[in-house]
Amino acid sequence: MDAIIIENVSKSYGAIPAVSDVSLSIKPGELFGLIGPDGAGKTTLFKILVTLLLPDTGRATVAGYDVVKDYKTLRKLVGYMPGRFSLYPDLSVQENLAFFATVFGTTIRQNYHLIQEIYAQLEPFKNRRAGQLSGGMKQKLALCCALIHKPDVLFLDEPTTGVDAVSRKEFWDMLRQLNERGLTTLVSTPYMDEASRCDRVAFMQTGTVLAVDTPLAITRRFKKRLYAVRAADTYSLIHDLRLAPFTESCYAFGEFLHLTVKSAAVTEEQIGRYLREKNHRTIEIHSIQPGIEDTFMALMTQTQPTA
Ligand SMILES: Nc1ncnc2c1ncn2[C@@H]1O[C@H](COP(=O)(O)OP(=O)(O)OP(=O)(O)O)[C@@H](O)[C@H]1O
Repeated sequence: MDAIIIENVSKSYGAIPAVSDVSLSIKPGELFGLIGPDGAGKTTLFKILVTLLLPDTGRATVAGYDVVKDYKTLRKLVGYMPGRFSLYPDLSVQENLAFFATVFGTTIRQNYHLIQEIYAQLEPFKNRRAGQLSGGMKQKLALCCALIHKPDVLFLDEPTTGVDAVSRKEFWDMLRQLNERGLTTLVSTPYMDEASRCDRVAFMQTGTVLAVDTPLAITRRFKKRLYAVRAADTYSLIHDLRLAPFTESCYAFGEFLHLTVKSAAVTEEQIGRYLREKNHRTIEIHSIQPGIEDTFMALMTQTQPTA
């Protein structure tokens, strides 16, 4: 049986629809990513799954238990790391962890093996107050607190938001290690580049799921020709390319612009000629393979027919 089953779940806040008719299933042992911009409905869906919010319609089960009827049982079986840190800033690292262990009727010693590798990095600071830790350290402690009662399913709501690139990478490495031990994990993120770290991802926007698949299969949905373009003046480059008759979409991507064109017949030479006519200098144009972010951008702007 699937570890998480979501069937036609909807939730509104008054007149604001936050989650609209979402259905998804997550297999045991999957590291599953919910990718979407702010306001997509990720947090609302997480709160429903960890029994903190009732859905208006639809049903969901986690580890075989109904999120409404079986909420008491379920709360013991899930680990939840909310988007905003759930730590007590005035308690030390060790006290925070002991607190979460006690709430779930366990001890640090009993389940230490589950967090050992992560906690080892926190040990030198174990007497420091949680409020005094760096973002990356807080995130590791919050993960330890979500794991200390040996949950069957782990829910991490935007765990890498606001932490530096190195900590983000370390965090995903830790999630992969936990996953290799069989822990089912649902993790949300607004960072599209993190999608490739997941076994499967669902891409969510304005309360609905636009695509669910492996990162590779999602990338393969992108059927258009894609160009990376760069020139001396990026600002007027984006302006001119967006006005070009051949352009379908054009957006900034690191130091290059990513450009899709309306017809496969549009060549690099044509694009180059158009840009030279507009007085651009040091022009570089390459045909490139799409990444997962390109597919997500296309899904978001609905310019890309999907397979
Ligand atoms: N308590 C609330 N009252 C009213 N509207 C809310 C409430 N919580 C969320 N919303 C609205 O519901 C929609 C979905 O919000 P949600 O927090 O679930 O999205 P999210 O993808 O987690 O984004 P974020 O990263 O901004 O939290 C948004 O339009 C948001 O403004």
